[in-house]
Amino acid sequence: MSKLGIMTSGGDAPGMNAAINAVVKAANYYELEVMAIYYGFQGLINGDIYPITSNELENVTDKGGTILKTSNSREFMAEIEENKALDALKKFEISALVIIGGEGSFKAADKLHQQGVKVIGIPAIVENNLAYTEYAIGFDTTVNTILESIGKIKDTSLSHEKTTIVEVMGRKCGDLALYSALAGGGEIISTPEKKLDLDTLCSELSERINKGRRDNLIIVTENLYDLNELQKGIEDKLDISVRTSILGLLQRGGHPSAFDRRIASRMGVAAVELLKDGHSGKAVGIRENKIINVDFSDVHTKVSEKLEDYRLAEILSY
Ligand SMILES: Nc1ncnc2c1ncn2[C@@H]1O[C@H](COP(=O)(O)OP(=O)(O)OP(=O)(O)O)[C@@H](O)[C@H]1O
Ligand SMILES: O=P(O)(O)OC[C@H]1O[C@](O)(CO)[C@@H](O)[C@@H]1O
Ligand SMILES: [Mg+2]
Repeated sequence: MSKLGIMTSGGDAPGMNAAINAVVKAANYYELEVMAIYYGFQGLINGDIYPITSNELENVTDKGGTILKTSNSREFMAEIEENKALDALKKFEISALVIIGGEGSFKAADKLHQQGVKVIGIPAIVENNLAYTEYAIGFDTTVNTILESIGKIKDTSLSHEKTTIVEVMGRKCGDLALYSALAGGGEIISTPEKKLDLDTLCSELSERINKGRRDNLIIVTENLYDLNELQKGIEDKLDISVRTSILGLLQRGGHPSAFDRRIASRMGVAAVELLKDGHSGKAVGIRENKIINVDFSDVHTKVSEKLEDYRLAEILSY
């Protein structure tokens, strides 16, 4: 292994910088030079590649976003781009890569691995949609950001005794909504794993209202509903006033939590050590507080996990 390349790819997530910090420092510790590949796979193909040392890492671990920039290319890595990527790796004498990103990034990483490049992936994605790891970097910070926002929304909605719908990120994974509710952020949740139709949602809500509960905050995962229709549907059915807040991109920014920084550091060092020991084609993760790794072919987005957590959320909504 001569030089190690590092990139962040896909959606940014708080804690990516802490992972970059750990990878560069671990590589330097094992006497490897590191080349920073800017803008993810796009930068690899374009040759946007420069040396990086610990000097460029002062004070980065507490910063949100990624100092290496990132990109979501709609194009899957076609053969022609794969060849350009391989040429760039050769030109910059990079013989091993650490890729920090989500499922799509790992698919692209696997293609390079199949071509003989040594590659290890580190999971960083706010919606926590990867089944093989309990946590991806960024998720914990985002749950904290959602809780802080919900706390503020509750101050005002409780004062007016209004019901509020809060939409959080997640695409096809409801973990952000579920964990926020479990941490006391919301009373009713609707997620891709457990989507409530309008009638069920209204009956849960009216049950609460009839019990005299006024803290009625509904957390929904993005893309599940037309929010205007949902709001109007509840207002018409229950004859109450409802407000809607979409938390949007603020969920992806901000200082990473101690938890995210710590798992990022642990995963970063593990990634370098796996490469050093000759491994490739693997994604690191965390299970039961132990750093694990799986083959890229075993990385899948998850469906219907955490049934016990949904049961807890139901109890807490009582
Ligand atoms: N099946 C695939 N084969 C090859 N390359 C892929 C594949 N899927 C995605 N990629 C490439 O990987 C990069 C990142 O993928 P994507 O934009 O989906 O981000 P991600 O890592 O899944 O994170 P997120 O979706 O959360 O933003 C893109 O540049 C894309 O071209
Ligand atoms: O508009 P962009 O930059 O693709 O980001 C929005 C999307 O990215 C995600 O946050 C994932 O990072 C999704 O949950 C969200 O829909
Ligand atoms: Mg993706």
